[in-house]
Amino acid sequence: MGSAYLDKNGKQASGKPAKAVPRHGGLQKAAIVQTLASLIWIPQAAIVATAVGRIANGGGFNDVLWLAASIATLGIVRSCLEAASGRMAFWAARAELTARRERAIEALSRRSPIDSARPSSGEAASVIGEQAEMIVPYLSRFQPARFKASAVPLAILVCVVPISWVAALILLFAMPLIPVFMALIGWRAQAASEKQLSATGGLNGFLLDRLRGMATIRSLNAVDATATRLRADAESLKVRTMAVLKIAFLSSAVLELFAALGVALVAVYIGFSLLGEIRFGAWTSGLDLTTGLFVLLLAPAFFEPLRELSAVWHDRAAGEAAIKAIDALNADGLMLPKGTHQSEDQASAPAGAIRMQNVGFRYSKDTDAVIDAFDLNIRPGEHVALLGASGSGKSTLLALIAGQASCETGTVTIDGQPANPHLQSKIAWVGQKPHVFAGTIAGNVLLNRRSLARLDAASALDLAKLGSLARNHGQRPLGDGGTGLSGGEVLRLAIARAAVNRDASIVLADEPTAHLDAETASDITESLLVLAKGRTLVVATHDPRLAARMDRTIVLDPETVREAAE
Ligand SMILES: Nc1ncnc2c1ncn2[C@@H]1O[C@H](COP(=O)(O)OP(=O)(O)OP(=O)(O)O)[C@@H](O)[C@H]1O
Repeated sequence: MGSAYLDKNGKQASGKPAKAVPRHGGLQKAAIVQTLASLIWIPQAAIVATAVGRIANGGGFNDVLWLAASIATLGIVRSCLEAASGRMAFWAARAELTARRERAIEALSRRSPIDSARPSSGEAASVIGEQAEMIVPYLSRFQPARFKASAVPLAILVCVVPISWVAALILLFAMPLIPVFMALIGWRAQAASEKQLSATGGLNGFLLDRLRGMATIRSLNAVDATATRLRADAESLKVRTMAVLKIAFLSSAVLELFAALGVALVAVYIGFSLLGEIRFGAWTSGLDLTTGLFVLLLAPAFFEPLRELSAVWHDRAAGEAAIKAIDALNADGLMLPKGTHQSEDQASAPAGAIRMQNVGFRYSKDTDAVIDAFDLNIRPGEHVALLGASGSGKSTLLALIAGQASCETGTVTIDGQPANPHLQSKIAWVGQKPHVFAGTIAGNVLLNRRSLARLDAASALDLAKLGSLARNHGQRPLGDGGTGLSGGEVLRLAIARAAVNRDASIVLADEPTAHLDAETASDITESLLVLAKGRTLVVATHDPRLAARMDRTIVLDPETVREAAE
């Protein structure tokens, strides 16, 4: 079995670069349609200029009627294309967002639950649920706007050059200034957005973590310190958000200034040309009203795509930072072992056999091996205690048997099949710190597993000697984190959760009697033995009385572990 780790810098060990900007077919089509819609203004402007020219030359209503009709028709076509392209871009962007969310969730679900380098739940939830939404305006507005900004001004320039080289030159000089300033501002904007997103994620992670640990914070009188830190984090988020907004306003102001200057210069040139004050710049003898008006109408349209780009400029910074943040969740770490469901021939193998051969495991490349060259053979139905000093690797061994992580060397097999998360139905787990969700006791046993009925919960609760308490409690909900249950009752709940899985042939229990008084510990031991009747039981414990009730005890000690296991 192989295992995967983060490299030294916490980057993906596989070295795959994160794909920053997606190439989505729908987005490209939307960008092309939006560009076509904008280009329709060129014939519209030509027709408007022709109509005005004719009226100025004494033309009547009939002379411009069909021109007006064509302007209106082109306007309708343009609106339809704009609406269609907006919809296309939006749905393509949402599809891309969904794909990225799925990839991130899939990658997170492949991370081992015992991987301490996993992103904090609050941060991952904030990135996937909230920050990732920034990808939609970025892809649906910024990407098409960028394509339009690179195509439409060039097309307009091509139309203006044959009429007036001076007007074309003014536009040509004004244009590059805008992207240059935008790029300069953009660098700062992206850095500011990344800082703002990381502050949001950090604050969410901190909040979730501290809400979970509220009881501890109160009991250690650390409420004020936590509130101070929360206030400082919120203040820093405010400062960073204001920095992003400042840059967004600055970029719009810069663009408006250059666009206004460009249009004003063209207008001044055309005005003086029509007055006869300027006699250069046009290829022919001079500009007339029709050609002059045509160029004048095109000048604002030349800057329009750039102005649109500016309006969505901060979407780019926020969108790219969000893409980076969501792609960072795809990083490799300590991964769950790959594996398949139980195969046909393995189904006939004896149920509950565990075999570990030459197993080696470490939590990360940079740490020492927690388990080294470890061998263990547990027969179906055997009850085994893992005894050993704190930190000797008992919980780690249970996690490897449960398929929660891959071992570095050697193999772990369950009924002849490599241990992996797909074999979970075979394994009932009684954890050291069972999480109790807000809800009823029965709901906490069933955990919305559709295959289980309320009757299953009732009999599992009876087996765990929690039946009468559950009946008295009725539909009254337990508090988040198990408020309303004693430590011993929480463990009984964990036993009931394990008992409800009738297919389990293996029960793994991690220190089920820790921190309990002798009487409760003895009760829990009895319930555990009832649960494990006819099943393989592996229990990690420091409790010699619990160990004495097992068929075999394995002492995890670096010197003796191999002999003990044999
Ligand atoms: N998620 C983790 N990430 C990194 N190191 C870990 C992780 N969990 C445990 N360790 C380290 O691995 C070693 C073995 O830990 P483990 O929890 O398996 O020991 P244990 O025998 O079950 O201890 P205890 O009896 O105190 O529960 C310890 O040195 C511990 O610090």
